[in-house]
Amino acid sequence: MRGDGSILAGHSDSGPLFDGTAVRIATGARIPPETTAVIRSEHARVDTSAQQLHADREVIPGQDIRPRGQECRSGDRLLPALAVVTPPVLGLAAAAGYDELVTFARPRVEVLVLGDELLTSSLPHDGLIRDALGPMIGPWLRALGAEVVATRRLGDDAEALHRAVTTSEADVVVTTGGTAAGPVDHVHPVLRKAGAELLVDQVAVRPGHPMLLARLAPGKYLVGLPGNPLAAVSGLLTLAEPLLRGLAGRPAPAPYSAPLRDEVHGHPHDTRLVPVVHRDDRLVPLHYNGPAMLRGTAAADGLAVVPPGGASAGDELEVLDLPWATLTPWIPSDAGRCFT
Ligand SMILES: Nc1nc2c(c(=O)[nH]1)N[C@H]1C(S)=C(S)[C@@H](COP(=O)(O)OP(=O)(O)OC[C@H]3O[C@@H](n4cnc5c(N)ncnc54)[C@H](O)[C@@H]3O)O[C@H]1N2
Ligand code: MOO
Repeated sequence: MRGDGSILAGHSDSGPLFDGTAVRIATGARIPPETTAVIRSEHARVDTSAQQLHADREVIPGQDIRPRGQECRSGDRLLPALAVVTPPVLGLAAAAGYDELVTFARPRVEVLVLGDELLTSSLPHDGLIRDALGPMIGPWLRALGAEVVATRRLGDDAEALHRAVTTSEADVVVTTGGTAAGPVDHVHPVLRKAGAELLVDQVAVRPGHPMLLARLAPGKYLVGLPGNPLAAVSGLLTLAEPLLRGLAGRPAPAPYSAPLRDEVHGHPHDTRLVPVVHRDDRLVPLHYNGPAMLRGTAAADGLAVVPPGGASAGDELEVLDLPWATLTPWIPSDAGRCFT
């Protein structure tokens, strides 16, 4: 209580309020015992000479008093186990008096970008191209809940790759490129030499069919993303995402489908992943969806799962959301023609 008799938030208990009396009180302060109601200062007049308080409107018992235990009671379960610790979860935990939370650590990931042809600045020239994956994979993995410890460019150096793979302290090593069987595709030979166990070696998905998953040691994994940029995205969504989710103890999201607005051609025997945007509850397939292209994906909010043989307008297709799906700007029907 202050010298003028006001009760402030965070100050010790005041005595009880007797019948017919009032006291000034700040928002958040504890209500004195026996209080009937709180009248907001702007809804009352104080007559100082007569030492009287006049309410300007009806006073309802209990008004503006926040009773104890409104939001939760001792022993209530506030969230299910395995909930993701989002900013409001941290706030809720603090409000409920927790000093520590038991969590799964974010998996630590190291990214190794392979390829002698890659430039890190300015325009492509003379058979050299810009590294599109180095700037993309780390932030993408972070959006999937990983802690990215480093992104390193190793060129096409088999020894450097072997050293990096066998000495990495990360839980997951993600490589880009070098998954096929070309003269400088070193991922398979290095995994053999390192004694790794191949868990997934090629998938029936385009783009991305040479993607791979290997166990380097107990609890340590390597995801080999193909070098073609959209093939790498395909591997991120279908191998890296479930692996990171499993390591972080997160449950799988429920699969969902939506109807396709336009026909999409398919691969004769493999599943295709095609960038799409949601528009008017339909999936609009985006152009520029070739294995080496990112233009469609950069405008997409998900990749649609197109079965072998293709899909017609109206078919329901499963969608793999991109982690920032809700942030992708909605493209009105008369705009975005360069993508659709
Ligand atoms: N004989 C075969 N050759 C290829 C096959 C096949 O089945 N048999 N599959 C093709 C497919 S599909 C893909 S995908 C690629 C995957 O090969 P790699 O993972 O070994 O990738 P690279 O050869 O290193 O690169 C492929 C392509 O992507 C470009 N690239 C690589 N890294 C980057 C990067 N960081 N940023 C931008 N572009 C990148 C690279 O220059 C190549 O053009 O294999 C096919 N070949
Ligand atoms: O499947 Mo490759 O993975 O077409 O780009």
